[in-house]
Amino acid sequence: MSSIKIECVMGEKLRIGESPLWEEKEGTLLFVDITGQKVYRWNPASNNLQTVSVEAPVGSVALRNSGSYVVALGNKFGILKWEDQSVTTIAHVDEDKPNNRFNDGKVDPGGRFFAGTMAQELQPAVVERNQGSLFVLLADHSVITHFDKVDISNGMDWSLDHKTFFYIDSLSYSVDAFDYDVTTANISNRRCLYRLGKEECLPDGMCIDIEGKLWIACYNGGRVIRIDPETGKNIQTVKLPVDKVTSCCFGGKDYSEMYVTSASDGMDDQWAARQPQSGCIFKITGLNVKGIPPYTFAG
Ligand SMILES: O=C(O)[C@H](O)[C@@H](O)[C@H](O)[C@H](O)CO
Ligand SMILES: [Zn+2]
Repeated sequence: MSSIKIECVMGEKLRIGESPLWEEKEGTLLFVDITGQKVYRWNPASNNLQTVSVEAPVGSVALRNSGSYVVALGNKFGILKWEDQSVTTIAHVDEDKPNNRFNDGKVDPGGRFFAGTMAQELQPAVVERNQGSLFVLLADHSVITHFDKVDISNGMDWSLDHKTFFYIDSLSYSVDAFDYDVTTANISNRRCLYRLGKEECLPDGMCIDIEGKLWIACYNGGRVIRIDPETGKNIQTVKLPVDKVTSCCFGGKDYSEMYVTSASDGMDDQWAARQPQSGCIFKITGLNVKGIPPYTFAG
């Protein structure tokens, strides 16, 4: 018998919840509302919710050092200092593409911040194609461009041995893998690991678990799925009470709980009435697998 439990845990309804991340030291879940232009810090134990409003759509946030974070904001990389609610720009990208913005991002095992861009959506998942790129912010604040011609740059993570980089360009409906060199951040040998089925819809955010399996949030697919990168097979599906599932991470005690973000943008009144929890953060317990702590930006 399955003991999986899914609860909507955070009262606030987000427009596009994304980039969930467990900050162990604080016992808090960090996340963003992309179009709501806010970064959140929520403590599940006390239910204390803190927010910082930012001046542009914020695609992702990652750990830096105590009280400060790296953010992918508009078309800039910035350092967010929570205490004074300030963001200092450290690098620009896509300056020739004023309609672009950052989307998902994550720190690699070498302490670099990876984040990709996309054209601003006309409506959810409708974008001018091929406008995005995948960038890497190094500790010295210089930026590498890994590749361009991305539609919607989304989830990423690294294998437990750091030798593989997993990546999602949502409109390809595919979860891809690259060989990864953690000493140089080089990627090579791109291949498709898993192609989403019709009901799974669009792959969005992703995270790896302690067994090296990938969890993919299925946007408009109302579920997270667990993929075995060795076999390229779906080994588990967990359905949620909302369609617009955007990302997932492990957190809580020993990283034994999964937190899932969702979106409410782009739903008509009927759809929204049918799924009133759209935009909530969900906690899934009873998965019987743990995650790993997020890496910290070295710069
Ligand atoms: O959260 C994101 O990654 C995008 O910014 C969203 O708008 C959607 O998830 C996307 O349209 C589905 O791929
Ligand atoms: Zn996303």
